[in-house]
Amino acid sequence: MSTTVTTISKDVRPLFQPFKHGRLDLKLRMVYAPLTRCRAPEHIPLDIHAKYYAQHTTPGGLLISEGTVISPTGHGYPSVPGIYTEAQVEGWKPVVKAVHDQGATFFCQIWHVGAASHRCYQPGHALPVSPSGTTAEGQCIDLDALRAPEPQMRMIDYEPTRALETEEIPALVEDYRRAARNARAAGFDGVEIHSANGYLLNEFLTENTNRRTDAYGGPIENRVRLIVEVVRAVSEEIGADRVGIRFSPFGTFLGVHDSHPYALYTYLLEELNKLPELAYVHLVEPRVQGNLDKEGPIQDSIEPFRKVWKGTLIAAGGFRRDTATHAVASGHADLVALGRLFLSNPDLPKRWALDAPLNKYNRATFYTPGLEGYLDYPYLDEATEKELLSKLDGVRIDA
Ligand SMILES: Cc1cc2nc3c(=O)[nH]c(=O)nc-3n(C[C@H](O)[C@H](O)[C@H](O)COP(=O)(O)O)c2cc1C
Repeated sequence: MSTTVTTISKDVRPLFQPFKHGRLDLKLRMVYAPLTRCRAPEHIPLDIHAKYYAQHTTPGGLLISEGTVISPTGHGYPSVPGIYTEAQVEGWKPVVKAVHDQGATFFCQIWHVGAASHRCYQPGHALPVSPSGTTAEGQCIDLDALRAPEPQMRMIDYEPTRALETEEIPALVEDYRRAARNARAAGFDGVEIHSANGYLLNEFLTENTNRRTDAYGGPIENRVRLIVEVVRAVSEEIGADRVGIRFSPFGTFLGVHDSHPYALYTYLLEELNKLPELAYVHLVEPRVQGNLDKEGPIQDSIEPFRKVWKGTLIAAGGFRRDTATHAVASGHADLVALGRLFLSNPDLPKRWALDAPLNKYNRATFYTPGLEGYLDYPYLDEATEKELLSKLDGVRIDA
């Protein structure tokens, strides 16, 4: 069984055009999106992680790892891997090797959850940290209950957090730098700084979660300061062409909100344009903000940012076979990241190439321990593949 794509239907040709810019040298435009799967009970990747990422690798593709925590205070979900200890670096090595052995590029998404945490996840049961001590919207899993002698799965409200002191910021930047250094030591080709979806760096950007009165809060120029400092530090450490960053300009997940997203992200991207060129900027489309299942009218667009940002752009969120193809063909984005459909179809590029039917994803097993919904989504069966190939008015491409 292989995920190599050799023949493609003409209607998805743009998705299989090579992409070469900076260090990225890809054979297809479909990216494996960062997807938290909560299968690392000790925060260290296991054999199953190597199998999982290997399954989802298409030769010549780009994969972004699940959110990988940069420091002990960065946790807010059970069983999420980290990249701040030697054991974690060792744990990632065979996972990265499994992807590289198939000729793909692998970036590690580096993550601090900020206010999306609870004392039960924190060292010494201290309060979680955030820019202004705000409380994230929603609930998290009660880790103490889950780890009790008689484990229970229980949800608890997020709680007020502790505002980071100005003096603590340099150490936070160093945590990102160390995570990047560790990611390279584990073999990753680069890192994606997670500055999206309501977590710590996103909280610094948005006005309702950043009410600081120091140099890191207030006007836009101050709210972007930390992000630029992190980008600089990480770029210095591993090279800017190995650094990507993810934003969700219209995101409301966890209760973040900004009333001037166009002004905020235009300014931020212009600042990033001034630095040594990054590997990419990754933007989440407005249609998937907040609740992933909620569909509604969308007035906003990431289109204006395409014109501002001078480098490689990845777009993510709600893409289907036709819309992903159109996004690349029209120049809306250079690359398209796919989440849920790729999660449940490890050979999604081949399936789209052949216009094959897809497996449905099972939301119930997105974040549960165990192999169900993790390693058991089937590849396209050979008989169907042969049948589709015989009917296909396609083009052969270099394998
Ligand atoms: C199970 C699951 C886990 C996710 N984990 C992450 C994550 O760790 N980091 C991140 O930036 N986004 C994460 N996301 C968001 C996805 O990367 C993606 O933006 C989202 O699923 C929308 O794309 P899609 O419509 O192709 O699924 C997650 C989404 C899902 C469904």
